[in-house]
Amino acid sequence: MRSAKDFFAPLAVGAPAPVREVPARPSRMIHFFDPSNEKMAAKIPSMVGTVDVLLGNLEDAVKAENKEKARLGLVEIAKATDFGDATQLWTRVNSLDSPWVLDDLTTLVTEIGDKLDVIMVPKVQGPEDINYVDRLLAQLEARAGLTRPILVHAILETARGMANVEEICGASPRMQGISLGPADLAADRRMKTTRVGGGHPGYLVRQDPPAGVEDAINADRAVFQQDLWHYTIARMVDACAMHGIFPYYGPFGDIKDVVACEDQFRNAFLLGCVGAWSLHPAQIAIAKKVFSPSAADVAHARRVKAAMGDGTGAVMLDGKMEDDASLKQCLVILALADQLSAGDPELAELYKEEAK
Ligand SMILES: CC(C)(COP(=O)(O)OP(=O)(O)OC[C@H]1O[C@@H](n2cnc3c(N)ncnc32)[C@H](O)[C@@H]1OP(=O)(O)O)[C@@H](O)C(=O)NCCC(=O)NCCSC(=O)C[C@H](O)C(=O)O
Ligand SMILES: [Mg+2]
Repeated sequence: MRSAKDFFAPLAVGAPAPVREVPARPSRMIHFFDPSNEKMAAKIPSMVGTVDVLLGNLEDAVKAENKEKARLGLVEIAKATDFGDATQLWTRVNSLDSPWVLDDLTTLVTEIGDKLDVIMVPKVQGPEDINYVDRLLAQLEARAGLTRPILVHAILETARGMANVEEICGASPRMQGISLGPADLAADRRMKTTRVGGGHPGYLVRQDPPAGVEDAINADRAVFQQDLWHYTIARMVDACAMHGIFPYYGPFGDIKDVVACEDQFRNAFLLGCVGAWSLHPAQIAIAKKVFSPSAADVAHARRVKAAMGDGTGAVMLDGKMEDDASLKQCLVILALADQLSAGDPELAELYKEEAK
């Protein structure tokens, strides 16, 4: 562990100074694309401004024989594209034990380090993985003459990573956030699922047998499907909040089931996540809708704020008690609404309408 006095010192001579606060830029959807897929890559320039984050994926879902093509494809796209202020460029590099990651990091920082906002590192096991990437990035940034540090995002997808999540979040001032990687995490934990995120019909609770009914055990009883990811997301959110970084739900693999995708995203939003991955264009609008506070919530938050005056004491509003703590929740909603509407005139208009 680094001493507190050294925490914000650059890790290589000539590297940019680490950030002291992670910039809170909109990142409701981290949109994945495979830069080696020509059809997909051709669509990327037209997606600038329509998504918060475009992520050139080099890891899983890119065929082994296409790893180099994907890396070079991302360099080409980044060089040719102006991402503006509304869209960030991220990448997911290959895992740290893979034969590709060293070339991924070296090539990307050297060639397009000035365009890259965040590097997502998969299968992070502990703070030592972040420390390795941290030092290497500092060396590469210094050599490339970069003036702004590239941030790091870890994917939580091993049991050991889960056990170390608090230390991972606090391992470096570069840490921007953490995503849940439910598919790899399920495999590593030996969960008995075969899906990429989402729920499972077998993970449920059943209503008690009705009293006074013959064969009560086999009587019709309501079943309620439970959320497989509740513990993991809640723990990830706490670890991120404690360290001032951002939590994200990861992928929802059932592209056609837009309803369950929206439910999964909303659960994550309500628990504190700021965004999720979109794997297909169909998931972009879902993430945008879910991770932007509703107009009704914004209007309610404004009413509570107004009713609470100096912010102390308790008041009744619509039959409900509001106090300092409910006001603080409302301020979270309002801060997010302000941040998102600053770059989105449609959202600004929506929030304005409801305020009337
Ligand atoms: C899931 C897909 C393989 C589906 O692709 P496809 O069969 O081509 O879908 P469609 O025919 O419906 O596509 C319609 C058009 O849209 C384009 N398209 C599709 N996906 C994207 C995209 N992500 N970005 C931009 N454009 C996209 C198609 O090319 C079609 O174009 P056209 O024919 O001209 O109309 C595919 O969506 C896909 O590969 N998505 C990304 C998958 C991915 O990145 N997976 C990795 C992340 S999840 C993960 O790694 C697990 C995690 O780590 C964990 O452990 O949990
Ligand atoms: Mg994974």
